[in-house]
Amino acid sequence: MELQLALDLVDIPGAKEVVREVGAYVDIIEIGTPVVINEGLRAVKEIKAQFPHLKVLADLKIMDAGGYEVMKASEAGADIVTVLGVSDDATIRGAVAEARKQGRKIMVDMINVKDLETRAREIDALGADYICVHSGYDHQASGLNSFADLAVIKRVVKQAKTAIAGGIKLETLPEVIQAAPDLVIVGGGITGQADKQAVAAEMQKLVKAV
Ligand SMILES: O=C(CO)[C@H](O)[C@H](O)COP(=O)(O)O
Repeated sequence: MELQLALDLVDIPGAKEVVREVGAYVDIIEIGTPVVINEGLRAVKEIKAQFPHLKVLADLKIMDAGGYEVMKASEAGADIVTVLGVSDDATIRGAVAEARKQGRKIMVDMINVKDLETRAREIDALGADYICVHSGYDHQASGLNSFADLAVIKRVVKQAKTAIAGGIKLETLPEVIQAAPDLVIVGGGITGQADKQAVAAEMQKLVKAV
């Protein structure tokens, strides 16, 4: 099982500071959607240049022009790029084809997918590398999480790795781990803590113990 740190509410210098503090305890650094909106793909480029040993995920949440946008994220150094599960099959196909060409990976984010079981099967067949269940900030505000959704994709996905994101904290991590995703994504559960390093180290211990 791998651990991904999501950086959402920082600028580039702030992102570098957090990675310096907790980079040793995580496998993947996510440059979150708000960071890409504020800083552009330069954020991906600078983090990859400074921390080449870490995998970098660009959370572009692509909805159209999958091939082109994956190409741009790859040029910036992203190892993994996100595409939305609600997007057209052609978008996902284009993203997967471009990622294969560039030696990168595609994570499909299932946020707001209504028929999760059917769409997860379809996306698995389209060749996604990761399928991620996700309670976004707006869902979290209504008290929702994706724990039940993880069980659904674990049941139907045969090829892709499974991932979960959205409001995961140290206290809820054991429940997530029990459901056995391949990848756990944590943002505020690390970045919002006073001692980020201690929390990340504890999370790594739990994640690597299985
Ligand atoms: O993609 C995101 C929001 O759309 C976040 O990166 C993801 O939800 C993880 O952050 P947190 O653990 O703070 O919810």
